[in-house]
Amino acid sequence: MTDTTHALELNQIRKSFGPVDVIHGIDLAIEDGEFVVFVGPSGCGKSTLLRLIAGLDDPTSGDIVLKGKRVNGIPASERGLSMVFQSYALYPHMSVRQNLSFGLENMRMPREEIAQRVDAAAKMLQIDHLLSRRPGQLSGGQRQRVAIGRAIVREPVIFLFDEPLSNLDAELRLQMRVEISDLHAKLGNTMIYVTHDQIEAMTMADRIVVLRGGRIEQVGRPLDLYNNPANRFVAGFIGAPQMNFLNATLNGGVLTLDCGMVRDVPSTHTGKVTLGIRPERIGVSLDGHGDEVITVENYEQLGAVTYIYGVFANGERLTVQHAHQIPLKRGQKIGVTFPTEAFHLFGEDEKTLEMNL
Ligand SMILES: Nc1ncnc2c1ncn2[C@@H]1O[C@H](COP(=O)(O)OP(=O)(O)OP(=O)(O)O)[C@@H](O)[C@H]1O
Repeated sequence: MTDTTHALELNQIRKSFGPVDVIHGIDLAIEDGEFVVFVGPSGCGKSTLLRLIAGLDDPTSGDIVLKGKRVNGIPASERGLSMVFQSYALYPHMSVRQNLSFGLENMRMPREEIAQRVDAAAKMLQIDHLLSRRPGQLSGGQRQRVAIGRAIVREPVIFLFDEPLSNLDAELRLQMRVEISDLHAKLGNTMIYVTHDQIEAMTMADRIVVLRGGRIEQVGRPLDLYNNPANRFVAGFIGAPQMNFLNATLNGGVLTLDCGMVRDVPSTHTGKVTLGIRPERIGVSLDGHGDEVITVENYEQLGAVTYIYGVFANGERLTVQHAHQIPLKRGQKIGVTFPTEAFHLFGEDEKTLEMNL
């Protein structure tokens, strides 16, 4: 029986375009009021999945269930969802007010209610002073606010966002990220947000769905994915700079890295493995002491943090994130320390190997 407490359920969703299978059987339940982010590399099927939920496209098989009701075949306009696109999709010849009102007028809503909803949304998004302008007279961030306003006035049960911030510059993206999070806190609606930007995923999501090649790799809260990635793909995708991956062999609880370091680890696994360690977990010693030595190839001093790009004697590379300003020179040899409790181990199948740390 269907559990009606879910805002949305995807049951064994598959999608093919002609002979090409794009979505390979996705199961997912989203709860009322959740902010869920679909993240993954280009072409992994994020937008396709969102379009299936919106009703802009039909799944090849599987069920889409909204609030306990199967909605396959029900047109987008009758699903009670609002979608915000990367391209804004505003009408250039209409004023902001008309852009916000248009959809509601088509629903034959009374004028007073339309004006009320438009004014409330404009105020919430701080575009109330722009209502008589046309989209061409707005900045990118203001246009995106109008696009979001158009979604708000419909009072949807679920908001769908398809990479809404990718056309904005870095500073504005950060500001809008915070605004969308605030909006979610204020409205409390279920929101599904597609992005390829793992920072947006980490900062906005209650739960992140990591997709690759039309399959779900892992679903979880941002820090759970960060701290306990299920496999090497998720470990590499979540976190910037990326987790370091080093080749190693594990035998009888002894981990021997190709770069030379040997360490006891609490694992009974045997065979070739990959050691994962996040850049910020690696210690640095300028006098060359530590578990191993790297040669500094490059570095970036950002003030609050220093990134060091080094190479081991065997040619494997290492990125270190250091929380202090330190004097560095290219070609310099520095010591690096790897705390065992920061280790992630991945087997040849790329799955995380459990350790009793
Ligand atoms: N109408 C279509 N016909 C054929 N193939 C399609 C169609 N729409 C999408 N695809 C293919 O499906 C795959 C998933 O596309 P989708 O747009 O969902 O990816 P995405 O994860 O959103 O990528 P991006 O981050 O680049 O937008 C891609 O390989 C794409 O080429």
